[in-house]
Amino acid sequence: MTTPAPDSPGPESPAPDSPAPDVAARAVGLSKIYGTGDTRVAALSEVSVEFAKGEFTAIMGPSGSGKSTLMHCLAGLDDATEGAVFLGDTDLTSLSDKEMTRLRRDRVGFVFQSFNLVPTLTALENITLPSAIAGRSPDAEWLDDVLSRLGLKDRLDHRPGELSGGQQQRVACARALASQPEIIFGDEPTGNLDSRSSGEVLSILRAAVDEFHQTVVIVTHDPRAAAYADRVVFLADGRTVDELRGPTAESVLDRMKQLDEVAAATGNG
Ligand SMILES: Nc1ncnc2c1ncn2[C@@H]1O[C@H](COP(=O)(O)OP(=O)(O)OP(=O)(O)O)[C@@H](O)[C@H]1O
Repeated sequence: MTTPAPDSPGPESPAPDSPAPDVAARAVGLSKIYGTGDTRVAALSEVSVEFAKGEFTAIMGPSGSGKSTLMHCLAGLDDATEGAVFLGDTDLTSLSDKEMTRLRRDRVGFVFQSFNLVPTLTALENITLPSAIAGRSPDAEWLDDVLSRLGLKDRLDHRPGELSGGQQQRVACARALASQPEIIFGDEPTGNLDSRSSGEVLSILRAAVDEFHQTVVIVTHDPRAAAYADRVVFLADGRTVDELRGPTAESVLDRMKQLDEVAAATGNG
């Protein structure tokens, strides 16, 4: 075995500003402060975390721990107070508003709890809208597969107001998946859904990772939803405090209890 020269970093120690090729997104020393003086809230405190390509990660933590803030910063929907966010090798802090808009459109898919569908468009028009804006059409075979798996094929001509909450969320999910973006962010994507619709949404996100090597990051409060992920990252008080690989609903629940006990013992609960 050859020992690398002391000044050659080697593949396992990349320079801090050049992400490994298998990293889809990462936060480096990310802090987000809301307000000032008495109303100052540190929503994130020096969070550094990486999300590997082709992995499904769930972000969990108590209410107010910074999950949505972290996700919004990672997705380029919110600016951090300090630190950097990279999508692949693109430093989001270096982008102009126009470049950021293009990056969100071309490289990122979003599934939010509040659906964000356009009420005047049909389900199919909503699903293909981001691709249409980008001047592309989704891969027909992939789109067909997504629509079948999500049980949407007989609802494509309906407007959001004519669909149930579960169906609307499945439309939002199909919209995020249609253009096969580099990374899909979901902020409580199953938050408003019954267990059947939740299962459908989570299964398709899982399939996007397993079959199409996409990267998925979701925020969830639900240990059963987190169990679909490869990895769970736990936040508390704006910091990453723990992580779990190969989670099951039981192991996630156990870890959440342990973290609650630590928080209670240290007066942070
Ligand atoms: N726009 C804002 N202005 C001021 N404070 C904010 C704002 N958005 C979030 N916060 C605060 O930042 C902290 C983190 O909020 P965030 O929504 O990221 O937490 P969360 O873990 O996603 O919570 P939940 O699980 O309840 O959705 C909270 O204390 C919250 O009150």
